[in-house]
Amino acid sequence: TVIKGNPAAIISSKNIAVTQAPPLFLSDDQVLGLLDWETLVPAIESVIAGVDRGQVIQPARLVMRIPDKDAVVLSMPGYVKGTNTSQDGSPDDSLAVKIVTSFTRNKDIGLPSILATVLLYNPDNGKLKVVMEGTEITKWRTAAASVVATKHIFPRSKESGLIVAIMGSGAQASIHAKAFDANFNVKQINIWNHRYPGAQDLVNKLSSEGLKSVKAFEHGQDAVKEADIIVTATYSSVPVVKYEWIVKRDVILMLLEQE
Ligand SMILES: NC(=O)C1=CN([C@@H]2O[C@H](COP(=O)(O)OP(=O)(O)OC[C@H]3O[C@@H](n4cnc5c(N)ncnc54)[C@H](O)[C@@H]3O)[C@@H](O)[C@H]2O)C=CC1
Ligand SMILES: O=C([O-])C1=[NH+]CCC1
Repeated sequence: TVIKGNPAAIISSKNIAVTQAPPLFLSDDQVLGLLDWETLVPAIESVIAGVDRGQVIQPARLVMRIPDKDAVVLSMPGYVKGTNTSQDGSPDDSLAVKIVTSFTRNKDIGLPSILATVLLYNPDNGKLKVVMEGTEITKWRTAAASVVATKHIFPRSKESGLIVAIMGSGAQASIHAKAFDANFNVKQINIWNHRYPGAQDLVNKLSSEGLKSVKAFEHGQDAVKEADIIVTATYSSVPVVKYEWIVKRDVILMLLEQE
């Protein structure tokens, strides 16, 4: 019943009957059902602190390029030594490999550019426990890391009335808007995209999902002018923000990488 009924219990279970069972498969929708900012942000915060404490093994990711397809495949193994003790008394370690594919032409066929799969193993014996689609968790994790960075290194993060500028209108632009709206006291979210209709579409989508004061900008300079927090989330190979556009002198700038 545990296997059928409660994915979260399987993910954390050390119970031998559960871990000897065939791996569980979780779709993106099922993973999405397990995600919320209240759980994810402290989890990411704790793993980042774990890196500092030497509790994380995270080798450089393997990058495989497929130039003919403008594609990249990233392989990312990771091990986190747990700080808590699980119900059966053993430390709550995690062992996983994430594989990300980045196919930038996917937008032409209505698929996300970044797709991911997460393989979760029993950390004591290497037995595969869970295969999960990792596209949603990758999106959320990336935005959660931006939230944690902002919380810890941006002195004004607790202020009210923050203005967030987001450059780009794809998957990361969208999830960053939601993450900052949910985790900070945000007055306005400015969206710029190199194709203006993209910015307008994202504003419409976010507004229909209940975000207030989201505005599309045709010119990047206008979007960042008053911003306290700036996120770049594009595939541009040239900078989309110029230093001289930034008016406030204490802003935080998050650059999502271009592989
Ligand atoms: N989706 C994810 O989970 C993650 C994405 N990233 C990185 O975030 C960045 C954005 O990724 P997604 O939002 O997933 O992609 P996406 O395909 O959903 O959105 C890409 C955005 O970049 C814009 N863009 C494309 N070419 C451009 C150009 N030449 N100049 C200016 N803008 C351009 C598009 O209009 C779109 O707004 C990428 O660098 C990606 O590697 C990083 C970590 C996780
Ligand atoms: O860290 C990550 O998961 C990714 N980095 C670039 C695309 C996905």
